Amino acid sequence: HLGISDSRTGTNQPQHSLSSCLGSSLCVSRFPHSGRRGLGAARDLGRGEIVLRSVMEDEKLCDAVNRHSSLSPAQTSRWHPYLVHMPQTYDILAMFGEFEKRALQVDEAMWVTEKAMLKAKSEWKEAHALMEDLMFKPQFLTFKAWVWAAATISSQTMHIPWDEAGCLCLISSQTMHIPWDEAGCLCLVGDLFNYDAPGMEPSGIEDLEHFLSNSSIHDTSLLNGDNNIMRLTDGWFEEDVNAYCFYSRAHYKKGDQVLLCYGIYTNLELVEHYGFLLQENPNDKVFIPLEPAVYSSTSWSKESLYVHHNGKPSYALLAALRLWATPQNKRRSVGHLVHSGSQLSADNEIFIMKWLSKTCDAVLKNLPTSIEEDTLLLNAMDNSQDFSTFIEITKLMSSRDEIHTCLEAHKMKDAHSFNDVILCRKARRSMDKWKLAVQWRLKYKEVLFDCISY
Ligand SMILES: C[S@@+](CC[C@H](N)C(=O)[O-])C[C@H]1O[C@@H](n2cnc3c(N)ncnc32)[C@H](O)[C@@H]1O
Repeated sequence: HLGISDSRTGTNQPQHSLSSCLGSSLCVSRFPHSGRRGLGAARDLGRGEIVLRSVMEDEKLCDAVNRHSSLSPAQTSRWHPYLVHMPQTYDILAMFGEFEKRALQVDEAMWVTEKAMLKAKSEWKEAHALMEDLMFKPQFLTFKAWVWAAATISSQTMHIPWDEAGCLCLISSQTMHIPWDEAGCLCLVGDLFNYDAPGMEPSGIEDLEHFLSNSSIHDTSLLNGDNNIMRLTDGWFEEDVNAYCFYSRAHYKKGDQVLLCYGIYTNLELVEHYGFLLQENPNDKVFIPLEPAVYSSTSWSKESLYVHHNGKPSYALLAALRLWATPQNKRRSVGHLVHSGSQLSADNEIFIMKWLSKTCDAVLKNLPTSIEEDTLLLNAMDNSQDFSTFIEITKLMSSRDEIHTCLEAHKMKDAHSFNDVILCRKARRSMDKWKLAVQWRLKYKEVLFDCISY
């Protein structure tokens, strides 16, 4: 059982079955539209109920394994059965090729991808000598193996908020006795929870805007006005029971997928760290190009000047624009109004709304494809059984240049090559990342479109 239990009782050992640590509150199931493999409710669950406990040490297992030292690590490793069930591939940004990077179309997103790719390369090079010293087998020394391991850490490990200091600390995956480290902790069964964004009230989001624009994306706990901890995640390490505990974030009916909030992420950050995005992400943000004078006229941070997922300009963006549209000699006298979120005058408001609308429109017109074209392309991707059907469906579409580039980039000149099994798998993997890039850019465009409507 490796010390894992979804039982309601407080003990560390599962009560309900000798062969499984699940079945009392949770069960492994498939949810095709949100993460495929995930955890479902094995019974009706109430909000705030503990649903899983993962004890950090299992002395009994260690003692038992040590008594059979002649067995090989693959036979006895407590991790072996777990590791063989790890995802074999990930679609995180660092794994994007040049083609998928360009498919994102937006400079900011391409730049984030480039940075992720370069970071992975340089970290791999830095760790190479150590991996050789550890006598890794050649297949584990490759860049591909490194990126797989890095993606596993990025998307599967649990991060631990450190209550008292209000800052974040992380637990080591290697030993429970040394202080927290930033790799996070692989947590059996707990890492089967798929993600749900924190369901905060819109006003709550605005209150948090300023705080979050100045904090790291992994900050998952913060102090509210009464110095009580407000948690943005549903799982954390509890020292008194030496276990990572997961709590139900909502009321779930038997059979529903039980989701976990890993923190606050924009869609680009979700793709960067986890390789997926949400169709409805209340924390998504779109940054639009602003005149240098907008930044210099306010004290708001650059990161706080964005458009929300629903097309609404952020509190800080509205305030900054209102101030920027005010003659310089009048700015001082309206500062308090601007900071309290008030409109300054009808003229000022009309001016900034027109400016916003014009700017969003210009960004949309400058992108290589439109909302309609991206929608058609995604539909074709969803409705094609294989790549040759996809090429057939898209023959008359305006996206055919992009499709041609995709074929060239992956050295797959003609559709017949897709009959080859290996190429087929390669094409499918590339298609998954391409689809993610198109989904991301479409969401980005829809936010700008909604901003114009707003
Ligand atoms: C901690 S694992 C969750 C379990 C995972 N589904 C599995 O089978 O191993 C995180 C990964 O699950 C997928 N995932 C999680 N939440 C998702 C969601 N809401 N929609 C789509 N994929 C999701 C992503 O691939 C992510 O990297």
